Amino acid sequence: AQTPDNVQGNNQLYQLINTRLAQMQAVALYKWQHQKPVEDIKREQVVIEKSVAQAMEQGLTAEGITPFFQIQISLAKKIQNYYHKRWAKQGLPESMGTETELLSLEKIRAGLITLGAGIIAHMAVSTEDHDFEQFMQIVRHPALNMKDKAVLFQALSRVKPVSYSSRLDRIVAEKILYVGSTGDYQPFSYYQADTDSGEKILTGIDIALACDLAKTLGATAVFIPTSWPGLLTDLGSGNYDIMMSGISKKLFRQQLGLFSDSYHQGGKTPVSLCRKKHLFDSLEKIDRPDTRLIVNRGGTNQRFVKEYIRQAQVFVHEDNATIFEQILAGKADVMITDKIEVVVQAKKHADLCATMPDDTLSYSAKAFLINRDLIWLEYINAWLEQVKSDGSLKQVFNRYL
Ligand SMILES: O=C(O)C(=O)C[C@]1(C(=O)O)C=C[C@@H](O)C=C1
Repeated sequence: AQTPDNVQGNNQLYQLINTRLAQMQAVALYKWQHQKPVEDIKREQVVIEKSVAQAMEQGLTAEGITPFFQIQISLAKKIQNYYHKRWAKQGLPESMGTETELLSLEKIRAGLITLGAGIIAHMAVSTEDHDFEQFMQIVRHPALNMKDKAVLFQALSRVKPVSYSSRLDRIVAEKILYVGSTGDYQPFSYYQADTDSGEKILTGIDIALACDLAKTLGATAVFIPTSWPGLLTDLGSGNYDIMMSGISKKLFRQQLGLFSDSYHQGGKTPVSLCRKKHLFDSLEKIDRPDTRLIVNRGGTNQRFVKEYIRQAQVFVHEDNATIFEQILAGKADVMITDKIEVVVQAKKHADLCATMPDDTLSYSAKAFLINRDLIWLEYINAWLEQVKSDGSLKQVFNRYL
């Protein structure tokens, strides 16, 4: 529909197109005075290249903009030839011939590029609803007939905004991969003080993998915080291309998002002070009324506890990053978490031990979580297959374990 804004926007756009065509008299005059040919193929390439670059910046497709500028240039040549023919027959009109100070071609050309940028910027805001009548009325030149203008109008109607059929295209085009990570889960995603500056830096297996994935896309990984309770809501916001944080591949998550193939298999296992480990070396022993079991909120650890723990006292700890300190300080007895985290923590703290080092109480696989975008998923899986087969996945795990 033609809203007043729309009519106004189109009006300005058609005026700019008309102005560009009107400039061709000045170009023709310069070339006439300097005995230069109308056509300059090299210059046309420059004009097209600049237009395509500007169009991309404005979110328009090169496929739309290129034919439009090609036709615009061919009409520009038609207009220049029209003047040259006239001047050849009748001589230059006196007003023109006496004009001593000619604009340099360079200046005129710079003006044309500016006009082109204006045309493209206006196209970007009014890509739909072009008005043929309005266009025909505004774009006028004695050298152009109806058909010339109709062809230009048709090309204008075909200038379209870029639409991505997959997030993959957007990532490649923008060169940014937005990665969601919790930053509270060793060895996958956690903060570590930099040895030089002391600044807390996000690190871990998933962080390294995210950087590798981004690199294959020619992109930079930009990390946006997320949280275990907020994981699915954050995913739903559309602001994240991928969640990478040692996420367990669970059906309740897959009901909303989409998981990649898994990159790690493990399961839940208990951890306690080493000197108490004999007290907690089975689920039966753990699930007793005098056991103080600690769990972080919102993740699969809490789900496991809700499902299997009936009698033990459960302490929900809000800060996943300080949860092991609670056990070390004697404020809690035991935690049930992913085996890989237990391995890391037991290595880090001599007083912490896996109470069932050879067992897992559940099976879970780690995978990356995305929105429902199968093309993007295929890319991630193809990349995963590559890092699995070339050994680089294993290297990353070894670096953080
Ligand atoms: O810059 C010029 O020499 C022009 O004539 C303008 C223009 C154009 O429309 O951009 C038209 C024809 C030439 O072949 C190259 C460029």
